[in-house]
Parts: sequence; C-alpha cells; structure tokens
Amino acid sequence: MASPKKQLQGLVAATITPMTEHGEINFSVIGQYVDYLVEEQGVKNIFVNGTTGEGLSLSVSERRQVAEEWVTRGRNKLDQVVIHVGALSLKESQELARHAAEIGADGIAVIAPFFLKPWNKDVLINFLKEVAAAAPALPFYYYHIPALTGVKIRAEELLDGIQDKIPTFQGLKFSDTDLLDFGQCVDQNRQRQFAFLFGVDEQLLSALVMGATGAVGSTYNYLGKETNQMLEAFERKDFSSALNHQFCIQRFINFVLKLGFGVSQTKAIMTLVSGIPMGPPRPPLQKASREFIDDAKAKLKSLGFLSSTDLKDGNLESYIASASLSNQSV
Ligand SMILES: CC(=O)N[C@@H]([C@@H](O)[C@H](O)[C@H](O)CO)[C@@H](O)CC(=O)C(=O)O
Repeated sequence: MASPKKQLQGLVAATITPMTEHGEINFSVIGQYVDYLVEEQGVKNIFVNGTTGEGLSLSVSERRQVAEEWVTRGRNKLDQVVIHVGALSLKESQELARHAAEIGADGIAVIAPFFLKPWNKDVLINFLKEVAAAAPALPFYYYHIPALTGVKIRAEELLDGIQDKIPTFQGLKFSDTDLLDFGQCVDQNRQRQFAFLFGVDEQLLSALVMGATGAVGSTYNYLGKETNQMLEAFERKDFSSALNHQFCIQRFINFVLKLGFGVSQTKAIMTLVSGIPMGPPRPPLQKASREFIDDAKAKLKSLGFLSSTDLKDGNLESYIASASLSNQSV
C-alpha cells in the first residue's frame, strides 16, 4: 500500500489557477502564491486542479504544467501537494495520474466521471481503480462532490471494502452537506488510517465533531488563518471559541453565497486579500462584478478579515479594469 509521509491532515487549500487577462495560465505568480499560503495563512497543503482550480476547464497539457509548477514551487515549503486528475476520459485521467507520480506529487484525487456516469458503486470503483493503478505508488483520494458531478452514490457505500479493490486508497475528500453520510464514512472505517477531508468550509466544525481529519476548500486560500484558529480551539477543546470562529467564517460565506459565489468570486476575493493577481476565470465562467467585489470587501473589513492596510487595491483595479462586468456566478 502506498503510504504518504504522514497522514494528510489540517487545512488544504484548493488552489486557484492564476490566469492572465488573455486567459492564459499565469505561472509567474505561483511561487509568490506558495509563500503567501505558508507565511500569511499558515496553510501547508494544497489541492491542485480541482473545482476551484478550474481543472476540468484546462487542457491536459495545461493541467500537467500547472501540477508541475506547484510541485516545483512548493518543494521544501509545502507539506503535501495532491493533484486532482479526474477527467471524463479514463486515458486522460491515467496520463495525469502517471504524470503526478513522475513529478513527485504526494497524492492524487479523482472525481466521478460526470457525463457518461457510473450507475452504481461497483462501476464507479472500477473506474477509480483503473486510474489509481496508473500511479501505484501514490496515495489515492476519492473526491466526492455530488452536487457538481450528479453522481449520487453515497460515499459510505463506496468506502465499503474499497481497499480490497484500490490498495492505494488513502482517503476521502467529501464536498457535500450530508453529515449522516460523512459520519458513517468515519464510523465504519475507524480502524483504518484514512484521511477524511471535509469540503464544505462553512460547516467544518460540525465535520470535525464527526471525525474529519482535515479540510480541503477554497476559502482556506484567504481565510486560512481564521480557520486554523478554529482548528486550534477545537483541538484544545475550547468549543465556545471554535464556534465563535465558525460563526464568523459563516457570516462571510453566508453573505457571499447570497450574492452569488463560486470560482469567479473566489478569484476576485483572493486577488483582493492577497494582492496576487488571479486574473479572470475561463469561459463559460465570467468575472465577478464590481458590485460583488465592493460588497465582499466591505464585509471582509467589517468582520476583521481585512484591515485597510491589507487592501491590495492596485491589483484589484487592474482586475476590474478588464472585467466584462457580469453577475454570473458558478
Ligand atoms: C463547490 C465548491 O466549490 N466547494 C468548495 C468549498 O470550499 C466552497 O467554496 C466553500 O465551502 C464555500 O461554499 C470546495 O469543496 C471545492 C474544492 O475543494 C476544490 O476546489 O476542489
């Protein structure tokens, strides 16, 4: 069985793929982005080419280059780099899995194929097994995100006996709000050393109670520090403080969700908070609107997530200048 250096735990930032205003990948800022996550947010694990990273909107060649850049820039700085290699084509997924192994990634993750869909657990496991076998030395994570894939097979069912089929199986990235399913994944696999990574940032505290060993999410790019404070409070059993942190994070997420929140908005918020230009999303997504950015900025400030001195308006102005202003969110 593949064994990672240590179990993947704590916060894992679902990285954004920075792009130029012309829609090409902006590799030049990835080194700076690594330093920002480690030094400013205290986040030392990353999940590359996932939902937030627009992995499914990139070509295979781009995905390979992005993965390589993160691994190279993260060397001796990050603890673990997990590459999402899911694709509709098994061949492409296997190619990406092999590539992740070649470049020295710490693990791979795969979503369920979402066009011609697996119709039951065995069919899904069979697909995952074929991908995992292309990187037999790499820990394998199943990325459960039914709202986006439309594949509703319960994770609890999938995990039942999975290591017999996929010996490298190392854990689950659970991006769903069904805490019964999540809790049962943990409960039924207590004797195994799986990583249970929760993916709904606004509900993380509840998942910690259920036994989550870590979390993968978009907001850890810019709310990593606050979320780490919640993890620390939970660890020292200061549940009242942990709850206060979760509620504060919820206030922000609740606010942006109501405005329309997705990858485009994440790119805008990260540009604002970090000062690193994330650029536009790739079509069909469109840039966040100026109105969204102004409202999000005011909210971040009022919640104490952003001081006036932190504001990186220079970058934001260039972000906005080229925006085809749209309220669309995905
Ligand atoms: C649907 C979605 O994008 N969910 C995010 C969350 O971090 C989400 O942005 C957050 O909980 C706010 O709702 C992550 O689960 C996605 C993720 O980890 C990824 O980019 O692969």
